Amino acid sequence: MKEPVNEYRLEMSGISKSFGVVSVLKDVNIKVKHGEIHALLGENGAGKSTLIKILSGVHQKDSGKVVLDGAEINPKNTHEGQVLGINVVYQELSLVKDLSVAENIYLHKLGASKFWMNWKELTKNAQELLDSLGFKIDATATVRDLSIVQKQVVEIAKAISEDTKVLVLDEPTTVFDPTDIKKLFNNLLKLKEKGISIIYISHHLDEIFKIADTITVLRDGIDTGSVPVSKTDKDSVIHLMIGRELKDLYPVRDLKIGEEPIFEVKNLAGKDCIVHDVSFSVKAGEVVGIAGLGGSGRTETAKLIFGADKKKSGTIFLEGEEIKINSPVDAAGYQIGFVSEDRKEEGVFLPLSIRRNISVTSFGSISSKLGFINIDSEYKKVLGLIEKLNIKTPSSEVNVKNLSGGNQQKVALAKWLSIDSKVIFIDEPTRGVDVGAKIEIYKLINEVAKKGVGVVVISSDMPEIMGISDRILVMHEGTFYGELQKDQFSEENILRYSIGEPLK
Ligand SMILES: Nc1ncnc2c1ncn2[C@@H]1O[C@H](COP(=O)(O)OP(=O)(O)OP(=O)(O)O)[C@@H](O)[C@H]1O
Repeated sequence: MKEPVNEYRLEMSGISKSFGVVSVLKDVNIKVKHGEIHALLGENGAGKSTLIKILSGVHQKDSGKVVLDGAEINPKNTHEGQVLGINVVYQELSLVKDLSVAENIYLHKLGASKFWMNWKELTKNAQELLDSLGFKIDATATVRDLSIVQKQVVEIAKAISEDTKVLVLDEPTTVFDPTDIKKLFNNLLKLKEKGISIIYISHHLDEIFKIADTITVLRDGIDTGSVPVSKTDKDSVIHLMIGRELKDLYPVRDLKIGEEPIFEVKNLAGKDCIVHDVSFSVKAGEVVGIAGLGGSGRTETAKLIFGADKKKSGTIFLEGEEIKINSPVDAAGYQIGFVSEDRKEEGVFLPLSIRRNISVTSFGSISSKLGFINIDSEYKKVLGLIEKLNIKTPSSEVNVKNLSGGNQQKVALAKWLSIDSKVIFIDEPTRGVDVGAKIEIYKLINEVAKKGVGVVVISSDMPEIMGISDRILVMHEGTFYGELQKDQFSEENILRYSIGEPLK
């Protein structure tokens, strides 16, 4: 790395921003050195994404100054930001599904001149870039056909270019399993060596303490200062983020689990996916975890059961009776719920208010016998959930699209956890959610199980799946490779089964 002229690559000082009457950032200061990995932390809605959107040109600041390599910058849009060397990988994926991987990687860098480009050459470059990142992705594949992990890698590849000065990663690992995270971290270390400054937003403190050099915590739009990772610890950071100590992350599982399975699947196989020979059962009040590496078939299994994807074979039993599920509507009719991992696309109605989103799934419990919505019950229920999950919003009437990413996740979960289900599948329950809200979500899952619901949780977060499950089924190459009882829970055992190895 060449000796830089300025000590800091990036200096943002006195940044303030309001949306209408809501003041989101108040005099925020952050300085990022050359080749530094700088973690930006804070609760859902603290203002992290807004700060990044000001840096990259999506939003305009109300006041303050942004200095890049000694010169003041004021990008008016993301293109101007990119030209200046600021590239952001956002939580929500922004790929064009019907274009190829290579086109997605290079299109935004080329503007409108797509048809004049040497695509053969660019596809070759894209393949080299993807190969150098260590993930197996075909540059000629159509983005629509990629897994969510592969899409995330394409987003990252898109953001890395020769001219990147500041790379911002907003929750980059939420869809990654431990092996993918390792690969990502190796890539970040290489970028760091090249002098690229990285701003890393994450709710996974373990990751921060592994990879970051410096931490800045935002709390309600105010920065609490920056501190080197070597001079702090997780408890202090959590305290800075949420203003209190956290004692028990996971609730005590002292519930009565039913004797007989409430839900059973036999010999399930997918028509168009790798899932085969999947058999398992869930008892009333039981929380069953499904672990496995990305691409092992966890989400596909849930989608097959829920009728969202086509089955090749398989029999499903609910309370001992065989049932036929050919579509999500059939599943809902049997009171089988599914909280998708892709909550932006499948979990919430972005243009509708928080109240409408939550009440749309619980009409039964808030409407009168004649079918009219009881406004009082509706408000009570919705406001109760907003408070319980600490959904940061000025009112229940705010459109979900105006909430921060993590708060949108909370709405999606609140929506499903508030309905009466017999069985519920929850895919990645706390993706993008802050540590304080995680506890509330685990409590909600526990309460749902307490009512006698069979809960199936799919999670890549190993401490989480061990913390909330009664037993864990581990998938490998489309089928369950092994089952772990509570006394066998360990990251090593999950990983061993995930890669198709027996336990030691
Ligand atoms: N376009 C907008 N209009 C109105 N309010 C907005 C808009 N964008 C963001 N906000 C509000 O600004 C606040 C900060 O949101 P931001 O997305 O920056 O939070 P965050 O720290 O990134 O949260 P998360 O961890 O959930 O991603 C939130 O309360 C959000 O509702």
